[in-house]
Amino acid sequence: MPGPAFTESGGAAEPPLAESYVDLLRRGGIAAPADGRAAAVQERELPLIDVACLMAAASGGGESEASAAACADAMARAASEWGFFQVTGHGVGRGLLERLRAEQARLFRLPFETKAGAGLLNGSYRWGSPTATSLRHLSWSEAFHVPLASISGRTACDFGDLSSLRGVMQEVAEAMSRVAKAAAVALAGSLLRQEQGSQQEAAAFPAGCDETTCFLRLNRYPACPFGADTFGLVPHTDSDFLTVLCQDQVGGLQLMKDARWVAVKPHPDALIVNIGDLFQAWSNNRYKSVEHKVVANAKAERFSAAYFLCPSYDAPVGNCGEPSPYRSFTFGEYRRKVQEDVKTTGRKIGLPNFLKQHYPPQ
Ligand SMILES: O=C(O)CCC(=O)C(=O)O
Ligand SMILES: [Fe+2]
Repeated sequence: MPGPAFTESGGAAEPPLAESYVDLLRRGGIAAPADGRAAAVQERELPLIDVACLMAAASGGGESEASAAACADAMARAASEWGFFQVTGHGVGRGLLERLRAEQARLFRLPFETKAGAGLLNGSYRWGSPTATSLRHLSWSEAFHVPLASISGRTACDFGDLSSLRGVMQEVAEAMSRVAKAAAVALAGSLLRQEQGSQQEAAAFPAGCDETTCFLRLNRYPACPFGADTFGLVPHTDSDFLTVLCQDQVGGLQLMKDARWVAVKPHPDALIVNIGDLFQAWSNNRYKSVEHKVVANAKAERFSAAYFLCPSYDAPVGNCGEPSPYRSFTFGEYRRKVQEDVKTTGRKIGLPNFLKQHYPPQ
């Protein structure tokens, strides 16, 4: 039997974000989220690190240990000071990322009903913010959040007419996974070198990351005709170990640095790496899982793709050495708690829930 035909014709592609906006505006009564409206946001370049030597070492190349350690230490500095950095020499081909961009654009041009209702990519589609009760919670975007197991392997979903998308997603996931793992191993190694008496090995770190736990997320941020304060993606931290992000040149990503929002200047050849909550916990807060958001753009649509490196659901996340401020917990437990908090309080609490000395957040 032929696979499902996900055709581009017939039906509008845009999700009803404007309806959501107007509805929330009516309910909330104010025009814009009160988030940094007055503060001018500075645009900055993230620390830029050439990871070619690490990528060569990860594939058995003969780079010197000293240059790999220097690169790891530069990442470690950026991970503590920024929680974010950019990498070049990552080995994810420009041609591959251009193909991803083209396939991503084609995917999001499918009729809204097809994206939302046909079980496309395992029903992993999200648009807007289903739980939003005010404009501050609305994300002016749509996304597919796809478990790697749905892209390839025995439990893969039926891509129907989208087989070229599947091929590209598979290649991108493999290439980004190499970058994510090399960065995680290097960052762990850098900390363990400083830990007195640690017997832990960084080489197989973090344990249990595979296609059953990791995700590839394809994001699209349509141009937004409303206020410049509209979020493309609401402020959040990532609930994973580490994220590798590829964005186009439109810009809009902002992160918290020294209690201010900083706009990230896009770099044509770099991927962005950011620390997730679990790595912050593992590193005893030395590496920072920093709050970030996307601001909507009035004129241009924007695309990005993120690879989420996540460990086994059942094994303890662990730490680089005692004393740790966190009690022992698994990724499965963490995810369940995040989902529960979002459902009951409307927002993620995250790591503070797992502090040994638990202070309820304000
Ligand atoms: O699109 C971006 O630049 C950021 C995406 C992001 O933060 C996420 O998907 O978690
Ligand atoms: Fe994120």
